[in-house]
Amino acid sequence: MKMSLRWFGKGHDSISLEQIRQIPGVEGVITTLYDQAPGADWPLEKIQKIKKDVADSGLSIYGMESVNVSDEIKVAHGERDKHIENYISTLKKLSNEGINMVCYNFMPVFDWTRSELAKVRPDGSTVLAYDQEKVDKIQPKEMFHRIDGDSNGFMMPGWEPERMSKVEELFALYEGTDNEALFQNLKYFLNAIMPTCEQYGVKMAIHIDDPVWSVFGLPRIIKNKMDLQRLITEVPSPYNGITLCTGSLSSRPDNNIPDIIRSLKGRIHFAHMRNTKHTAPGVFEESAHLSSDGSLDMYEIMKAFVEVGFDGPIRPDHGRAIWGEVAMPGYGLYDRALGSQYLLGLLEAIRKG
Ligand SMILES: O=C(O)[C@@H](O)[C@@H](O)[C@H](O)[C@H](O)CO
Ligand SMILES: [Fe+2]
Repeated sequence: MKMSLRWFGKGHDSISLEQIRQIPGVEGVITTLYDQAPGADWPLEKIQKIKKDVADSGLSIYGMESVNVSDEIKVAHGERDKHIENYISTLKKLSNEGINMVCYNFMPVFDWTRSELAKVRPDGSTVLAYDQEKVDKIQPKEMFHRIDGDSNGFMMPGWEPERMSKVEELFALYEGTDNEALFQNLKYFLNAIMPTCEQYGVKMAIHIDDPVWSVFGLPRIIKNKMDLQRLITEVPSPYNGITLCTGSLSSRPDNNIPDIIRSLKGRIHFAHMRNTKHTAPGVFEESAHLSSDGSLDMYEIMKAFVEVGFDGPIRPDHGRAIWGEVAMPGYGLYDRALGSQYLLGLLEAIRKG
């Protein structure tokens, strides 16, 4: 397992590579070209530039999160094959630069949804939170303005203003795409890119839907053990794998995460470790990574990763905002650095135990 931190690139992140370099045990980052629209063919010079920036600071790139899949691919729009061609071209360039793990998601319109980005906890820290009743009361467009207005001036991943200015059109695009159609479109995409992934050694890692139920009536297909089993069975190439995101899976407490990890042996290519605290069905908030601070048993989860021999990149997912840090919600330095040390501690104890 290779501990890493997500870094959004110079000019997009409040955190520097020099700071990441000083976190013990973190030798790599997960990054992206934040300015590339879904469907674009990533320019080689930009890939080489970010690779150099990261290498100059003494770190490596462990993978890209994300190479976003366009809504045109997700709904089988006329442009889909062109976008897939661009995606394949991007994968080849990444592989030629030594970048062999790509995280993506197949959620319609919104990458993830929260009702609050800065819920205050009793200790004064703030976290991202979700309350279905609050989400039910707002329109998708309003949701975007809220997220954008609460993000401390940072652009939130998956909520790019260019796309979100077209929220109504995006919703219209999904009319007629139900869960089964969305799944078939995912399969079409994967079958089209798998030969390249196999030839170039690029592992694809789909992120769990967040939260794991339909939001605003949109389809949702990567929610639980059954969905994941179907995905890895119907596209059996080992390069078709999963980003096992504990926080996203935990939005439903009946997702048994250690069991899901064991059922995906060999097919998990990337791990997101995050803890959440459940208060009621459809209501949760993010917590510190420590088991006792949330509802998940992080020790059991880490043990399952070790048991299945997971050796890919792992990162602390969202952290709390603490110690007065102003950063992109969920992506400050302090709490994620604390989380990485806790996770490395669990790992050392499990390995030696
Ligand atoms: O919630 C987050 O910040 C991430 O886990 C997602 O944005 C994730 O990067 C994407 O869903 C993957 O494409
Ligand atoms: Fe995640």
